[in-house]
Amino acid sequence: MAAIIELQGISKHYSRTIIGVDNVSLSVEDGEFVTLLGPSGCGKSTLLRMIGGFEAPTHGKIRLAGQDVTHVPPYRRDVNMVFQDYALFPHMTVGENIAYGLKMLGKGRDEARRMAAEALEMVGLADKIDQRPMQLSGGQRQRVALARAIVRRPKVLLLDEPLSALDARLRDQMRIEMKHLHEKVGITFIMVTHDQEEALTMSDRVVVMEKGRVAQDGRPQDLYDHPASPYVANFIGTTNFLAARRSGAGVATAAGPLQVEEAVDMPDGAEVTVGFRPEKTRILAPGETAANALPARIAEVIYYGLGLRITVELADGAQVHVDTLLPDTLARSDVPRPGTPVTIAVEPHNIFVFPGKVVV
Ligand SMILES: Nc1ncnc2c1ncn2[C@@H]1O[C@H](COP(=O)(O)OP(=O)(O)OP(=O)(O)O)[C@@H](O)[C@H]1O
Repeated sequence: MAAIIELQGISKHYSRTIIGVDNVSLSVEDGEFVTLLGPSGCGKSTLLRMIGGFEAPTHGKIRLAGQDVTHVPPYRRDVNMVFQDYALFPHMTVGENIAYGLKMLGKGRDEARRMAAEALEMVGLADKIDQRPMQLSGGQRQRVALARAIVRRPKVLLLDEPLSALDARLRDQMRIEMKHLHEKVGITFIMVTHDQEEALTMSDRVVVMEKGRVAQDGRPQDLYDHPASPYVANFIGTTNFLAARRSGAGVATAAGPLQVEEAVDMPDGAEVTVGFRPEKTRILAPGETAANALPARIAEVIYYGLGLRITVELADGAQVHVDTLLPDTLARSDVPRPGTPVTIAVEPHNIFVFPGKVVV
């Protein structure tokens, strides 16, 4: 596949001290769904706006389908953007909203209406063509905004937090719909979000950003299973961290030694931080033995419907979360009580090892 977008060393310096985006290089394949993910202020929106041409980079080059568009204005780029608030015209019908840009392109009235109808069909709103935005629900307005954005079949669609205005249930539904829409239209999607679940469920590839830079770039499962840094491990999913030292083939924590599978390229005694997921951590049944068993004590049990989040305290006082699905056979009396001594265990292949001591 060919790269549709190539960013080469893109930076945006707002002032000498405010750096929005810091030397980002990124290539997006034609037809890919890529998400820029990170906390507020990490530079994801600035990067998206530069791809769209709404902001000019201070350094670097942007290529679109092989052409240098770094200094080309938005309306002359084959790119369209969906904004958070949809920006629909209230006095126009849904069909007119979608056809608006087409008339500016010199399309005749009938052709514009036909194209608008086709785009509405794509988002499942064919019957709403003559209604006004006010008569639609939030989710339907979102779909109209999407239809308007794809009607011209741009090469790339940019989506800035497209689901943030919707309530939780609708957001879940729209995630799937947008993924299907992407598959149907075959346009490259680049989305910005701070919601890791949204990023993981919708995208082919996720670019995790940290302070204007790319922290890691990969397929959702690779990021989840092999986070490159504690920052990524903590931003994508949750991670328990323990301070440790490299020791033989494994590591030594204050609560006991752990075997690891990941190659640890550090000298014996070097400071490291180990990370492991709450859902990959188990509380052993009485009498059960396992690799990497550490004695602990139940500190807190939180019920969240689907399962339990159990916080345990290790011998040195470090806290570790254990997520467990609630088997329907579990009697109330089996739910562990705070203070109960237990043994937790994590399999060696589920332990990440990061160099140095990490404060998260
Ligand atoms: N027009 C501007 N002038 C000055 N600084 C700006 C401007 N726009 C963004 N910044 C700064 O650049 C950095 C990146 O901002 P950006 O909006 O890209 O982050 P973001 O990750 O999209 O955050 P959010 O999710 O809150 O929008 C921030 O430190 C921000 O304060």
